[in-house]
Amino acid sequence: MAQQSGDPQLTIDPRSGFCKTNSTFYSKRKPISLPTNHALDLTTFISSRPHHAKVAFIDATTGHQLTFADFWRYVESVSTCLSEMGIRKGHVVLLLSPNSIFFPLVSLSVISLGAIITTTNPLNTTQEITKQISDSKPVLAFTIPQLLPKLAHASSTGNLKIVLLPDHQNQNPPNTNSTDLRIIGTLEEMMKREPSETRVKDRVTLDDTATLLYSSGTTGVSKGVISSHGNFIALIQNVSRRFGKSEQEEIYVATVPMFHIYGLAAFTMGLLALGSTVVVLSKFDMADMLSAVQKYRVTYLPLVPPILIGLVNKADEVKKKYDLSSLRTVLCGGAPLSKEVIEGFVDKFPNVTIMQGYALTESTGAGASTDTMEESRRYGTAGLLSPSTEGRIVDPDTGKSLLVNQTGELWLKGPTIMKGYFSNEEATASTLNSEGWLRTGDLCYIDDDGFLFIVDRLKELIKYKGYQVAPAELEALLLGHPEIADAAVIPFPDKEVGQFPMAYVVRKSGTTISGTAVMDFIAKQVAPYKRIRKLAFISSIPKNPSGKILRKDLIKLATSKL
Ligand SMILES: CC(C)(COP(=O)(O)OP(=O)(O)OC[C@H]1O[C@@H](n2cnc3c(N)ncnc32)[C@H](O)[C@@H]1OP(=O)(O)O)[C@@H](O)C(=O)NCCC(=O)NCCSC(=O)/C=C/c1ccc(O)cc1
Repeated sequence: MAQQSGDPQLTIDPRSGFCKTNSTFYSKRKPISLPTNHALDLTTFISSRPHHAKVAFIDATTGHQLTFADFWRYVESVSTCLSEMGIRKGHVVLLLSPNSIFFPLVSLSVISLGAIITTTNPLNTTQEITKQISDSKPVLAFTIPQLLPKLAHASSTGNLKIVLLPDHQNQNPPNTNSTDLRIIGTLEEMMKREPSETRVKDRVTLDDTATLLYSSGTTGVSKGVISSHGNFIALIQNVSRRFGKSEQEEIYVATVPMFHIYGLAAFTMGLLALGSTVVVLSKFDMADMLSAVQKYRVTYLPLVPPILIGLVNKADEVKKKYDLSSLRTVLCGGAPLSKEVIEGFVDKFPNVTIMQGYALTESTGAGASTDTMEESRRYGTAGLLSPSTEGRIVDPDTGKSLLVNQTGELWLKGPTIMKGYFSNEEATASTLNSEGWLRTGDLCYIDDDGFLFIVDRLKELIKYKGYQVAPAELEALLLGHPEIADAAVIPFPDKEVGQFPMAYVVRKSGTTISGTAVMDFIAKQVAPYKRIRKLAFISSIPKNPSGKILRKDLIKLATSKL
């Protein structure tokens, strides 16, 4: 292994990557190179990557294709229009859309101007979207006609301007009173605009913000993660190394959402830089995904555990019905994968290599990965630290850095680590220290060979189908019910979905509200994936002397009968 600490005085154990002097684990992967020119934006970086590929995106439903040449011409046209609309460096633009071939186009056009993209899940309720809008303060939103009602409030009362995206899937938009909405154009019109070389171009540097993706981090409610142009360029270098090994051109299916870091980094940036073709599905549907693999001779499937579990469970039926012979690799990220599922997949699909990734929004999609079948067979591992990434294992009680094979909180440092949380100095200070170390909230160890193992979660987070659910958000909503005195929300384990939210509720004395009524009360206010799916009444919520909920005690109580 190369000496990667940058300090020749430091001796790194080549097997584990661990340096005793500073208790730091150094990545065993070859370091990535980063641009020396500070005045570089992410869009220019991606568009200047050399490759000879032709088709960048295919809409799996309509067959509509965008070549690389079309794509970059449209980016120029849309950027010209945005510039004429007054969009400048530092402005925030909201993108509320399911996956589409236009998602990368909007993202990279906005980012090229030094403006900032914020995304949100189309399943979010109007209330949740309005909250994100009041935090991130976008000056413009892109959305499909079907989702207009979710922006009606922000547009009519907050003057949010809207550009409509084409929605070839749904030809019947909902009946929204469009006079209340400030719709200022359509993407299709913008794509026809002649690009102008003389448009206003602010100087964009690697340190400027590119995206504000929302994550609950280690505690509390959703916060805007500030990722810079430099963070994403480092990630693309990482992706290029990892995915660019193949001699053959790869064809990917995009079914995981582009509004999260996983899909955004892969489908709107990394694979575009590599010259791969991405077949886009607007939402996940097993049959549509498998038909797309067969029809477009897809070679590579980036997935999350629930989809992989579905594939393993229905393997015999699936293999009979679809020709999946083109498929060579499956990547699984977003949540842990059990040994049982990996073994099941290897058994049912012996010709497909399975790779895993571990990352956070706060680390702009880097962290650890397995890059070969051999590495993936080290069951339970999340892989080796990403290139140019350093790790520390820290005792959460004493703050002391630990050694090889010792379990503590994983801290990460490197070129993909976020700049902080938007307008939230307190959350930033408790997550990022002054030396640039990010507290992941994951309890881990790194073994003698440098492989990372995630043992548990210190952070207050529920992962439902790879989506984050913040207990604090659901607890605040529960406490808003007039008949609830106190509440705590915990993750409840489930084989298919990973975990789902379970609530412990203390009724106010003299009240009789039912569990179903409480669950309905929450369901009306949140996206379906955040719904409370199990509930128990309790006389009091266990707390420590400073009032912090003792979640581990509640998890023990809830799972003791399993
Ligand atoms: C494809 C999934 C796994 C399943 O889809 P689904 O089953 O159709 O359900 P949905 O999640 O779309 O919808 C949730 C619920 O809403 C329901 N729903 C739907 N639309 C409606 C409706 N219009 N009305 C009412 N109900 C509805 C839907 O039926 C469903 O209900 P339920 O069956 O009760 O859960 C979907 O959940 C999904 O895409 N999850 C992935 C999330 C994800 O990308 N996470 C990554 C986060 S970032 C990260 O961790 C980084 C990872 C990473 C890893 C590796 C790397 O190298 C780098 C990075």
